[in-house]
Amino acid sequence: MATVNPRHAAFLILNRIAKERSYADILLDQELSHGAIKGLDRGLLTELVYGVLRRQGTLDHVISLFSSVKIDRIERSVLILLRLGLYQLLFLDRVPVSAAVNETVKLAKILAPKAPGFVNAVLREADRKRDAITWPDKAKNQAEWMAARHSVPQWIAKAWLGQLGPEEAELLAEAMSEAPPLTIRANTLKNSREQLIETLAAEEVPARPCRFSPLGIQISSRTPLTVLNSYQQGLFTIQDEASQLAALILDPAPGDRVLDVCAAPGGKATGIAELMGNTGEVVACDSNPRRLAQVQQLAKRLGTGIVGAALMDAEKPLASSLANSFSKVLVDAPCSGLGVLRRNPEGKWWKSPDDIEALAQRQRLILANASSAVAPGGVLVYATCSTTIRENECIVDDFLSRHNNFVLEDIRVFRPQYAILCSNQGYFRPWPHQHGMDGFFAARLRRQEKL
Ligand SMILES: C[S@@+](CC[C@H](N)C(=O)[O-])C[C@H]1O[C@@H](n2cnc3c(N)ncnc32)[C@H](O)[C@@H]1O
Repeated sequence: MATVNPRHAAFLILNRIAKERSYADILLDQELSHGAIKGLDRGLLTELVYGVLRRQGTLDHVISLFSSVKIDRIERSVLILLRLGLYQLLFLDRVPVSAAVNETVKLAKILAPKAPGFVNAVLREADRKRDAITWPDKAKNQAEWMAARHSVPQWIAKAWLGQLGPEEAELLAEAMSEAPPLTIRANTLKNSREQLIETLAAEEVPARPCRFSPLGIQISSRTPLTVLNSYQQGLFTIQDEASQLAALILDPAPGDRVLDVCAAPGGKATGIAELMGNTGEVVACDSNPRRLAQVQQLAKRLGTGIVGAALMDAEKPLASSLANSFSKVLVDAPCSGLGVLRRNPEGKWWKSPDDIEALAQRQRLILANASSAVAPGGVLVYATCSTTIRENECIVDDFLSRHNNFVLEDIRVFRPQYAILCSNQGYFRPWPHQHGMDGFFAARLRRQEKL
């Protein structure tokens, strides 16, 4: 039965995420769509679920300081209740301390009947001693400090420290534990960015143009966008600025034949079709039929009729009918998502270095198979929303060492206006803490005419 209590609903969602590795966005959509939770409580529920997942490392550090039981011996439901209560105590100014503690203890009476006293004791102690919370010694072990202070697993902290150095890695970890910006892409088949900003203003949604993407708009309120008329009419889609720029880096033109080998849910495929003025063809493939249906729904709402969805496993050699026949091919590969942890924070608690290795093997295969579809002189863009070198630079280096008919194009030369978003090897490599967009990677490769 649906609960009307947002804290109870947050508990149920966090419990399922921990137990079944479900996704926060899917569970939240389900919970909010049946309408039992109303008004401001809907915002509180979303805040609690994402906030606890984003700050879980910090919350667990504080729990371990004030709990008489070692954290790995605390039963899962009790630990989730403690995280929920502590998140409200430490991060939500608008929730009074008494409500944060009492509401959590009330829930414990229902959900963990042996533990209300323990929950009450840990939360009250954390509140009393909040100014005396201690952290690991940053000078001795910065990864351990980042794990506690900025809620990033140590193996990820170590990777970022190696890539960026201590100051930048800390800023990145901090940015990754914050809520991400809400960014949309104007559908230029139906309106210009300026017209859309005016339409949104009439719908009382404050909006301003993005800095880099000529199609991008940042929304500065937390208004639910999907209920707006402008959304339902397909005047825009929700998409981060980095993903918008990936389509611009592919640079599709009207009349092109484009293959998007990992296309679902269709954000980039529809963006490509919009850039093509809905003239030409976009073949949007994916191996997941459920996600492929989302491509069709999105294309319908946006009116991008040239997008055709097709089921395909790009880890297998592509059908010979696709060979050498596309002027542009996009590989937006399945990846660890370490660049979008602030959007999908549950991911950071499940992933491990072994996953990165397994993903790299798949990415290598997908890129090699997709390259067979590129026509002579055509362009192949390889993209991920991961920060790791293993899933990005290493994949492209390996590809180029085995395919001497492709060359790397420097994105700083091709699109000088994005030069500050690029690495000094000419890859597109924006970072949340520097550029306000998702951590992303894109390489632009060209098939030579003759080889
Ligand atoms: C990063 S997402 C793509 C996002 C999409 N390009 C967009 O902009 O909306 C990666 C996609 O790769 C798909 N995928 C995973 N393995 C695949 C495979 N072997 N062949 C084709 N698609 C695959 C996943 O189902 C997922 O939809």
